[in-house]
Amino acid sequence: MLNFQNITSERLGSHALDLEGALSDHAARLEQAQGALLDRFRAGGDPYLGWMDLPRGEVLGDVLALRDRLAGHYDDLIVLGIGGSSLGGLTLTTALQHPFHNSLASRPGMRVHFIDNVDGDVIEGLLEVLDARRTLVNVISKSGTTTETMAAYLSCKAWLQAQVGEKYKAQIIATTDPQKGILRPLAEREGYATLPVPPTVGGRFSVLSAVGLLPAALGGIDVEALLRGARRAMEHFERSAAHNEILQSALVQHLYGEQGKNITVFMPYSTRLRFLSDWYAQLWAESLGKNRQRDGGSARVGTTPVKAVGTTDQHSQVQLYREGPQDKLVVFVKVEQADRGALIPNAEPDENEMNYLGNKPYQTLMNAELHATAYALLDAGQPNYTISLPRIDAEHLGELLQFLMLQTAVAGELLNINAFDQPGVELGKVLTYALMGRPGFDEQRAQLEAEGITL
Ligand SMILES: O=P(O)(O)OC[C@H]1O[C@](O)(CO)[C@@H](O)[C@@H]1O
Repeated sequence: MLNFQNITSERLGSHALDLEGALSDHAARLEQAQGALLDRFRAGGDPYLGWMDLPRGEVLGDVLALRDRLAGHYDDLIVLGIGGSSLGGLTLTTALQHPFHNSLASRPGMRVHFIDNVDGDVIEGLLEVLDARRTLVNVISKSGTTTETMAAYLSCKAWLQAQVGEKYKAQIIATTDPQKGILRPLAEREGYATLPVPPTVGGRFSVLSAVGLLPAALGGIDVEALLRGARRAMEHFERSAAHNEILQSALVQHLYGEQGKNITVFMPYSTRLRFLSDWYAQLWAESLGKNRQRDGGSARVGTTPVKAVGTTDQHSQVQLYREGPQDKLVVFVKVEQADRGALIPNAEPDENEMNYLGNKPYQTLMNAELHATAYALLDAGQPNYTISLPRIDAEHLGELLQFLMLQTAVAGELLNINAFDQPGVELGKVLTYALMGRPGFDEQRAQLEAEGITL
């Protein structure tokens, strides 16, 4: 099980939250938030809570069947998607494949490449180095319309067509809404294999749907273990507040937000977990940055997520965290045990200054740095807490992802907002269509032109 530590100490107490006191003051509110989510989920038919059901693995059979049919025939998988349609898979493959998987001579799964931007140099550059006969493309878009993803799809399809002719149809898999959008009918017309994104699962909550599971499975990851871990988080979420670390950590986040800690720094101490920070930043920002309350009131809420990775960002951002504005809550992720248990070698006799490192596990140094930074920040009035995971494997990562999604959902309840929509991103999308000349957006185009905004 994951372990959540709200770091407190007698001496630093003024900057740390008294969790027990806070829990007794807010238990009713927390249990109401928990009850609201569980009741809506159990009643079924909620338009947003499909992600709570994903750990049951309804789509697992289809994902594994596709993997078994394709494995061995292809070396590379290109994933086309953006935001929630990319970051989950990227997090899983970066954390769970060999750290240099793509350079291995013999690999347990495909090399997975993520195209999540409209950077033509990167797209063309990737296609230049891959063998089209041995490459699959998984185009992922819940809405089935996202501009960035559609542009990359057009490039990959044209490339495959040019290189392998009609066989391209067997090399594209579309993951999208069962009905909505342009990708679904297009995929059916072309005869691509398809997988669903359930309409009740938002992009940033979709990592354990086919969106994340297929790239992970093709990359050789144990996706059943991922779901097993996520089910453990779901079981944990049923506990009372006094024994429920998801509720407790959501409360800590919420109370510090109320105290003006407007920035949430998310900082796993692990290179393998570096994209977890990106995934979390979208989850937190799109879910909680809102200006409409559930009861119809308006108030701008949400704390700004900052992506960081330890120890690297100790040497880049920690100066600001210690001496800059006291407006941050730092969330550390600690890994108890490294897979390889690598040791730092002993120093040579003339390297006395480094003797203190000799024969110690790298993970010991990593965690010493985490503890030292946590203490140094608290000492400077910057509160923080740590989520520990025993090791980075599929089961614990699945548990951590579901833990963070549940925590975010509870945070949304405490803020009295809808954590599952993202109306704030729409205008930018519409105006891009207008600038790019998409039919039906002439009015917006004229509006932009009147403001002097043209291409
Ligand atoms: O999966 P889609 O529909 O292509 O959307 C990609 C991303 O774009 C957003 O809608 C916001 O721009 C995200 O919520 C989503 O994860």
